[in-house]
Amino acid sequence: MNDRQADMAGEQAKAWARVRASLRESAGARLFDQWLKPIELVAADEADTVRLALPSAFMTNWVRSHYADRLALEFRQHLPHVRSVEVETRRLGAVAEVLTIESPAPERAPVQVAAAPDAGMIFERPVLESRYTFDRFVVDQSNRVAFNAARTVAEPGRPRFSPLFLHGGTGQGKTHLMHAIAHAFLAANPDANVLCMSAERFMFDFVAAMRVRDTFAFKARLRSADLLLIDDLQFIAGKDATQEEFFHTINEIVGAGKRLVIAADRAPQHLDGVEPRIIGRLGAGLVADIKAADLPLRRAILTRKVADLPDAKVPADVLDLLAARIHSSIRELEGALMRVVAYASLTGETLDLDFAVQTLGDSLRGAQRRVTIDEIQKLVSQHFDLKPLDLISARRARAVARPRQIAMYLSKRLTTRSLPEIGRKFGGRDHSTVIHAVRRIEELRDSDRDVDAAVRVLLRELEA
Ligand SMILES: Nc1ncnc2c1ncn2[C@@H]1O[C@H](COP(=O)(O)OP(=O)(O)OP(=O)(O)O)[C@@H](O)[C@H]1O
Repeated sequence: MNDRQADMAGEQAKAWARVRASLRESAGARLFDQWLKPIELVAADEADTVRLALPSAFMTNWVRSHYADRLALEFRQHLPHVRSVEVETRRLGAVAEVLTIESPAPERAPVQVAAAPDAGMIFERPVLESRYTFDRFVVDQSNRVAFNAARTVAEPGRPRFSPLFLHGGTGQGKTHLMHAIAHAFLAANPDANVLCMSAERFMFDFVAAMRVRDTFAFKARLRSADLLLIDDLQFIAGKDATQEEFFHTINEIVGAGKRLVIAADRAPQHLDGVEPRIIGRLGAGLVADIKAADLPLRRAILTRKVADLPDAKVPADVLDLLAARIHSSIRELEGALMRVVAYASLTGETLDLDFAVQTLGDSLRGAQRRVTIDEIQKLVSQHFDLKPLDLISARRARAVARPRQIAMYLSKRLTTRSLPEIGRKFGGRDHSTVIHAVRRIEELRDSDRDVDAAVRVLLRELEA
């Protein structure tokens, strides 16, 4: 260990001692002893990354889903330069699995992201989710075409079709399939240039490049992609210059025989506000939809997800119940499974039907209204007399920045979206921007009556 690494390790060890003390206080002795005490700090190679290790994959999963945000927030209070916290599973003294909290830089960056053209611009470090692979995707007739098409795109040789357009409702596996394509393509072509971005990110990078009158780097970056994946295309609607650029980009990528994959929440012909020539181009490749998962598929997905939790025992009738009652999205279904498993382990109670009904309460009755980030953005912009696009823009004026922070805070509080997902929905911002927003609004709710009042009103409306 050289001097710099020794300083860094000392700094992180000091911060970790404080973070542990604070967690012990806020989580209570029982929770702390069971889940947090076994966490060990591992020597990190980078000053902006903290690495923590746990003794089992199950504990890692639990800490990840319940304490990810908290750990990152806590560390940043002591070490503001920390950008990511990684949690690893340790087996037999070796790091057997690395689970990631807060989008850390991947080992070899699989996704190429050039620096934003303007240093003040949005910063994003997209990462491929390691769990989103083809072998973890459960297939049936409702998603088979999309699945097979995705596999075909990743195959070597000249693509059989391009673009591939995937569409389906929220939480039905579009992003999972896109990341699976990228994983498979990179496994076969380790030096390939894979670029994965949301349509909002495309829009803002392009607008930023135009602002400084230098779109050359932006264009070169996109056109150099061997595989270009663009998520949430519905958000490109509107912007003329951006659509023009988007049209040229897709033409050139497809014309050069490269792979293009696009996902949206609706079919190309229903993308309101998108130019007809783009819609025509998108429809010229393969369009595959992912239908809402039916009961047998929901049940099969649960079986698959349980297999990924090696220490968890979930009786079949509990899985039947979850599959029958939770149909809003696979994301919700997965969240409910994680919740019952974690609570049973925490309380030491037997995970049976009664326990599941008691634990999940409202979500099983379907009584809880699901709020989406789009609804939050709409309501917050109305409340502050802004346009919804202001919230995803790069504008930093207080009149826009504060409502944006409030909207991020509400998104974290009221939806099950992760920090990187929320960041993406706000113009492709980094997860750390979301953490900062959440922390800032929490502070302001204590010190600024106006902010607190606005948040209360918005919460009341959204939870109504
Ligand atoms: N067929 C499937 N097999 C296994 N897991 C699935 C399947 N479909 C969805 N999932 C899981 O559901 C969760 C949500 O999926 P994903 O994020 O890909 O949805 P999405 O369609 O991109 O949603 P959104 O449009 O809201 O972003 C993920 O954890 C994913 O692994």
